[in-house]
Amino acid sequence: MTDLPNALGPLLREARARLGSTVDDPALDARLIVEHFSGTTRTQAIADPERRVGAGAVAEIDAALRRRAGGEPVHRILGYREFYGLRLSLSPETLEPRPDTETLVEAILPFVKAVATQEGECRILDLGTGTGAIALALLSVVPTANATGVDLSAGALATAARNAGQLGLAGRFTGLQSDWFEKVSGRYHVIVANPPYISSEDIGNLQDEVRNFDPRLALDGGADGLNPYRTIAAEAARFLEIEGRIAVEIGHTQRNEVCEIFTAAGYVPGSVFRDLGGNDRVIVFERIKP
Ligand SMILES: C[S@@+](CC[C@H](N)C(=O)[O-])C[C@H]1O[C@@H](n2cnc3c(N)ncnc32)[C@H](O)[C@@H]1O
Repeated sequence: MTDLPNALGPLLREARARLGSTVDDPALDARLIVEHFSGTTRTQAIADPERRVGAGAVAEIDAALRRRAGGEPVHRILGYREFYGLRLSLSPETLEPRPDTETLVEAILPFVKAVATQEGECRILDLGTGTGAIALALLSVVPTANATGVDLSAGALATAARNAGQLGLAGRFTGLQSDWFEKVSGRYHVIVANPPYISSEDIGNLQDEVRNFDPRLALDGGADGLNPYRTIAAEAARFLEIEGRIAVEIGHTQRNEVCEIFTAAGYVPGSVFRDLGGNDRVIVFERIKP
């Protein structure tokens, strides 16, 4: 039994009130939960607030609000998150893709488009693909691009494959279970990566919603958070076309260290891109010309 009303407008108000003191943005989370489980839209809530919501949906909304009030991130409850305009399914093995990572898509997109125009294709390697977010966003915009999404987690790859299928991109996306480059073959025009970059000791200081729900494999970058960059920088040359580019997401304080790692491995930083919060977030590298 639930004490939630079953008319859409009052239901939204009550849902918001229930989340009021426990989450950052109760209005948004209440709306996302109510719309998702009732199958209604914002417009319907405004135009027809007396619209009835079925008892089954109200019970699901009730359960979802309890989970949210208990600290579970709203998109984990919904089972999906929007990224670059795409709806991506989540699973326990995948990081929830973040808006900051759209910066990486924007940063490398002009190069992907240019290669696709010039070469008739653009081969992309997405290291640590998770939900497939970065690769699928690029494929959704550039129809002659194709991508291999690498992950150590079989569960993440299953989710990425599902997302590729749901988006009609399965024909151009291949999942590969591999420890970074271990099982990778061939050469790519573009290597993209949003690797785990939190230092092991900082994992405990993350917000509960991150620490308790994003998989540790997606967060932990080793003692100083930089181990994945060292591996990628050291091994990328065998898999990158001579004129290719590497684009990596970074933690907002890691710019200098990551530039040093790639410079020592034979790359030159092209541009550094900031996220919407003004933090350094993405660096694009090319090879030092002989
Ligand atoms: C920060 S998440 C990024 C996920 C996705 N690319 C995104 O931006 O939302 C890092 C990803 O790297 C994967 N990963 C961690 N260690 C790995 C390894 N040694 N080899 C391949 N993938 C790894 C994790 O499973 C996770 O999916």
